[in-house]
Amino acid sequence: MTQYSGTQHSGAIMSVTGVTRRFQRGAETVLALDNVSLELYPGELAVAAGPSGSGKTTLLSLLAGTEAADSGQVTPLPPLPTGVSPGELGWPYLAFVPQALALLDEFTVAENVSLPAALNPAAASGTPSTEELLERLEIGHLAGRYPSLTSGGEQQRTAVARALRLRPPLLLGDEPTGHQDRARVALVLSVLRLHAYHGSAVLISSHDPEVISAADRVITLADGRIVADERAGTPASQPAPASQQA
Ligand SMILES: Nc1ncnc2c1ncn2[C@@H]1O[C@H](COP(=O)(O)OP(=O)(O)OP(=O)(O)O)[C@@H](O)[C@H]1O
Repeated sequence: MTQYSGTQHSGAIMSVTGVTRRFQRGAETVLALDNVSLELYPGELAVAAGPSGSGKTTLLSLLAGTEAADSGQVTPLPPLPTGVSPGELGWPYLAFVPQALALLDEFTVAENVSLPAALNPAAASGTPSTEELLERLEIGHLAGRYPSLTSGGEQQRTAVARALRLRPPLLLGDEPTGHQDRARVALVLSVLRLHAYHGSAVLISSHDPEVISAADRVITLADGRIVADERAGTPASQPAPASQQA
């Protein structure tokens, strides 16, 4: 990998500038993110790595707009709508797989995956069908089941399928392979890689060496700071080997 000076490149889809996020724990102030800057690019499968507590979830939550920064900016750039905050973008533009998954238990697996399309019918044309995504993620047989009656790994793949439903230009995932067995880690990675290959920016967090080694770019955090931002030699625009594609 080579050192990646991401902030120098044009064509970014999301820009993070000098972002700091503190949490108060009693008398103690925890600096979860400390003056972090980076840019995300279409066509790139990036992984946020780093030890537990290094700030990965906080970074993803700020990018997804589910948390606000104390200072600094998170700025959507074209083809995302501009002049809005990340939290206003919605499924057609930004899909997030949070660690808690946020599946709706009163809806079936298929209904959960269809939700972004049901809420944004105009954005659904030309996007993969719910059935196709369920098959690709090997949960087609669970379409009519409620998420609470499926395994943790199956629920996680449901949340990944939901995130892909409108083929968003930006997909974020907080350890989206964390509940998968080895074969399904490779499956989820191949699906995310294909999504990046089609031109989207993908950023996921992971501790898993297999996930980290499959990334186009590895952003390593420690104590709320980016300590390395490296790109693999292989351009993100090259497709994954056919054997890895779903
Ligand atoms: N709501 C909160 N209140 C207090 N401290 C928090 C809160 N959320 C995160 N932190 C602290 O901020 C720091 C960064 O946490 P974060 O969850 O972003 O790390 P992480 O790298 O995602 O960890 P993990 O790999 O264990 O999920 C940690 O010290 C954590 O304890």
